[in-house]
Amino acid sequence: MSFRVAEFYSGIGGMHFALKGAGIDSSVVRAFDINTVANEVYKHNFPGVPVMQRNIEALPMSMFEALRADLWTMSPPCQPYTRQGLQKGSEDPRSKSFLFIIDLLAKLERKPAYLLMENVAGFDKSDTRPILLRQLLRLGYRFEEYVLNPLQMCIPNSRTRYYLLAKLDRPPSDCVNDTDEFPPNFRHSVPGVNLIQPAADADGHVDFERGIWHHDEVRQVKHYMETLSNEDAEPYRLSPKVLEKYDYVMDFITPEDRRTCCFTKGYTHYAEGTGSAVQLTGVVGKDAKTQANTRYFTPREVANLMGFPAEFSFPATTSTRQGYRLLGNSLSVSVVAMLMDYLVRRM
Ligand SMILES: C[S@@+](CC[C@H](N)C(=O)[O-])C[C@H]1O[C@@H](n2cnc3c(N)ncnc32)[C@H](O)[C@@H]1O
Repeated sequence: MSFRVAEFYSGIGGMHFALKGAGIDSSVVRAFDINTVANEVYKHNFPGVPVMQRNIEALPMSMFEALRADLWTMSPPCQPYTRQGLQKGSEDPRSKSFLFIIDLLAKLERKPAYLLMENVAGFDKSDTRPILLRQLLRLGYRFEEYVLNPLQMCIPNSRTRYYLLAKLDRPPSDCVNDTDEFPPNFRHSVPGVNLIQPAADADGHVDFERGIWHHDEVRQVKHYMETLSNEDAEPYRLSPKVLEKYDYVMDFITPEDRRTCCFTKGYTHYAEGTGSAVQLTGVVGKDAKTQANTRYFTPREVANLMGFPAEFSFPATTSTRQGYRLLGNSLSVSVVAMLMDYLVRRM
């Protein structure tokens, strides 16, 4: 059976690449995003897919009905839920379109059989989560929630994210109350998939960000890197000023290391917490870093670490800065492909 897929908040098509990666016989019938630059990248990679550049909450009901999609993929804006942010959740105007989608699901005559949603890990504590889960139960969806990190698949990149998988295969429930709470119930492993976990701390708590990893199971970063000539590497080198000023807040790794920090949309623009830089030769340490041997990862390398396939590319009109921003907003294609396979074939 060929799946009809609607890709909401499509960005540069991380969900679409994951579908392909999972080998699911499918066609994306429509992609939705308001960002013009992202849409250009999407169309460049998937010229056959109609991309709708509109605010999702302004679209008429008839349009959603006409999709007749079996699977809806969604990675709504994460700013309302990020731990570093104000965490205004459903009060944040940027959560409006997702609340709109949650609401309209009930009105659809032909509901999607499958849903896959991705967000920052902070979503698990947001007030949007119970609204979503109550609606799913009312409509007859069975769901599973995951908090996963690509390191668990031995990919040397940290990106802890919340994932919701839902399947329409149970009777709708009319005994769900607006006040029903959902205690945390997240899984860190997927049935039938061999995922590694960081060692638990003394209290038995597993922490992906600070946890202890069995390092030799994770691949080395060098397998994800390009070989650049001196000239090609030049635009990516850290300036002496940045090296001097931000040395203590930046994360430096070597190609032999087995982790990189999560790449965010501010990578190369803000020093702290936006992603790792790589020191190519020599000893790691403050004085060992020189402009000649320290550089940022290229957008291609960031894409590799996030699981984008070799055929992914940016159009010539996308600047390097825009490329980093778009990748930082995107997702781990490797993790989502694994989840799609599970959702569609086994859940
Ligand atoms: C977290 S990113 C998703 C990125 C995507 N998964 C990818 O692989 O690139 C959220 C996306 O939602 C889009 N967006 C935010 N609010 C929207 C709205 N109301 N209507 C349509 N798109 C919206 C943003 O432009 C952004 O590209």
